[in-house]
Amino acid sequence: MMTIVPDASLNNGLRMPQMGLGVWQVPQSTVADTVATALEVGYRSIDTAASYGNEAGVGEGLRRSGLDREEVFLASKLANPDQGYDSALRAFDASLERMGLDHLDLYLLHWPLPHQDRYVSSWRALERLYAEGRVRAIGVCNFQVSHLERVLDEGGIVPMVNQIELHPLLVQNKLRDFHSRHNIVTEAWSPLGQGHLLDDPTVTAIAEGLGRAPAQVLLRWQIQLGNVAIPKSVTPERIRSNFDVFDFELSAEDMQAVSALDQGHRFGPDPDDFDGD
Ligand SMILES: NC(=O)C1=CN([C@@H]2O[C@H](COP(=O)(O)OP(=O)(O)OC[C@H]3O[C@@H](n4cnc5c(N)ncnc54)[C@H](OP(=O)(O)O)[C@@H]3O)[C@@H](O)[C@H]2O)C=CC1
Ligand SMILES: O=C1CO[C@H](CO)[C@@H](O)[C@@H]1O
Repeated sequence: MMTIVPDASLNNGLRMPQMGLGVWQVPQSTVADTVATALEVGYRSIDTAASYGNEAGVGEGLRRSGLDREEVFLASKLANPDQGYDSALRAFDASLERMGLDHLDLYLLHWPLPHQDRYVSSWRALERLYAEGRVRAIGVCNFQVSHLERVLDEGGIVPMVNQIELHPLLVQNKLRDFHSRHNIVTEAWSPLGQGHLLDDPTVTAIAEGLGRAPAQVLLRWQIQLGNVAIPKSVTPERIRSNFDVFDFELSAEDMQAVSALDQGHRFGPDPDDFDGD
């Protein structure tokens, strides 16, 4: 039976599935298989990036699935060295060419790199791509409130999505409040804490009580918060099980207990400092 995945409504009316597959660290040589497996299971959203080095394989996975292009929500990201107006436009063309596509559903600015101060000019390039109809939605990743405020002040379009590190050790209440006020969808990267949260005692106790896997509890928590989540796995059984979170609910107490794990702890870089590729 086909699973109905809830979706998030973007500020331009486009709808984006609340669950997608992330493919960071999935090798180009195998990513087509991984994507095809996910699409067979029922995923309809894939998150890649130019810097992941696997865009070509993602496009290949879509073609191998036999699904129509319009059935799948495909996102990629502008690599850090390509920030700047003209270079961002060229980088977008190169991503499309590698993927063998004529448009993307979502194009994201990968990091703010505040010390390089090119994110506003890069954002203007994304606005142009959107205006030209080459991408159906545009957004950012790893933006803090200060970076979003600058784009809201100096840009012409409110980002539709901010993709940020978000899991129970980093609940991001302040950013999520800001997103709600400005109609920006919150997309959670590393929703499983890169695998580190799967043996957390609070999570495993809730999972045991519900007869579910710890990863399913972590993902269900994201769905009930209203976030988009993009867990990564190359393991077919995990890809399947991570998607099987739409037929149960966490109680208000369980939601509260998971949210109370917040320690402001990051597994990835701090966006205010990160200056790398
Ligand atoms: N915008 C940004 O800056 C960033 C974006 N991202 C995006 O977010 C996605 C997800 O984040 P990521 O950092 O990959 O980490 P995740 O939190 O998704 O964790 C992935 C890890 O968990 C393991 N895993 C997955 N499912 C299960 C399961 N059911 N049981 C046990 N282990 C499991 C995977 O192993 P295995 O694959 O071996 O099954 C892998 O080691 C990325 O792939 C990428 O698309 C990530 C980081 C930064
Ligand atoms: O998407 C990504 C995966 O993680 C990397 C390292 O933490 C990041 O650089 C990158 O943004």
